Amino acid sequence: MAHLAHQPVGGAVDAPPTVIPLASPTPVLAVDALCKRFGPDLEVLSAVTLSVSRGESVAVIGANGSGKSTLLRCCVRLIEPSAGRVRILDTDVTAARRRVLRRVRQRVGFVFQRHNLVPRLSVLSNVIHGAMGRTGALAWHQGAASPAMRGEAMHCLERVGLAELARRRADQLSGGQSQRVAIARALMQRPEVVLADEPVASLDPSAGAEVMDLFARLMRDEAVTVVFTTHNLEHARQHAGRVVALRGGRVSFDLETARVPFDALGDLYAR
Ligand SMILES: Nc1ncnc2c1ncn2[C@@H]1O[C@H](COP(=O)(O)OP(=O)(O)OP(=O)(O)O)[C@@H](O)[C@H]1O
Repeated sequence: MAHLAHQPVGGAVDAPPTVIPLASPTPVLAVDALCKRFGPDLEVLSAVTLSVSRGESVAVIGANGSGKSTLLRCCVRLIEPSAGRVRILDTDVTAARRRVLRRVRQRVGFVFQRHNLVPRLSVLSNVIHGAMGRTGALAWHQGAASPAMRGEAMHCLERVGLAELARRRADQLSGGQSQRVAIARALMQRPEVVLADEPVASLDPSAGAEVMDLFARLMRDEAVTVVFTTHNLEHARQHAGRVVALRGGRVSFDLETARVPFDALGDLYAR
């Protein structure tokens, strides 16, 4: 947390300065007592509270079914929360009407583990799609996009090392290539926040590590706030400043990464 050195009033000249903590900055993402029930009997999220500051990278971990994906989806109401509040940037997402919700979603990038791309379109069109929120649907198709837009999309592809595949159809890519294109598309959106749901889960360990490195580096370069879910504790250790663990839909812990007992997380994954 930032601190403000404050000169004592009327104190001894040599007295150490009093340190007054500055109020913490407004969070980019604030989740407050979020609950999600599917039907009367299945409570998937129970009073989840979480706050993410600008530029933070937060990993959400937890066993299968602990509610990680539901949490990310509830944050932007891809799934409607049952109770609680979510605030993203300056918007109360839970109270937002459709138009306001659409506007805030334009500032939030998503990277999912699969089915990220429109299969029959070219790689370049898929990346251009990332800008749709800013430019409107017309610019989506490669043919209708302005030269500036195409140039920006090519630049995003260069950044993920795939410029040479710009014209290839998205359904002709490997899993690793698809995830790189998904990252390029997220960059094209120029998001302030990225929610990534197991962004490399479908990749083999080596490709997964490589794509995760790339993802984390590019997000850092752009100072994007990132929340990602993962089963790979090494990815959490390497790429998150903070780790939030879910167990049975509740926050089990929320710790700076350096304080997470990675070697003793058996309970978190116990059935
Ligand atoms: N649309 C739905 N209807 C009913 N139950 C659902 C729905 N979506 C998710 N669930 C249930 O909610 C629980 C949490 O699912 P969720 O996908 O959020 O978990 P997760 O932690 O992301 O799991 P994983 O690590 O396997 O991806 C699971 O029991 C799941 O079956």
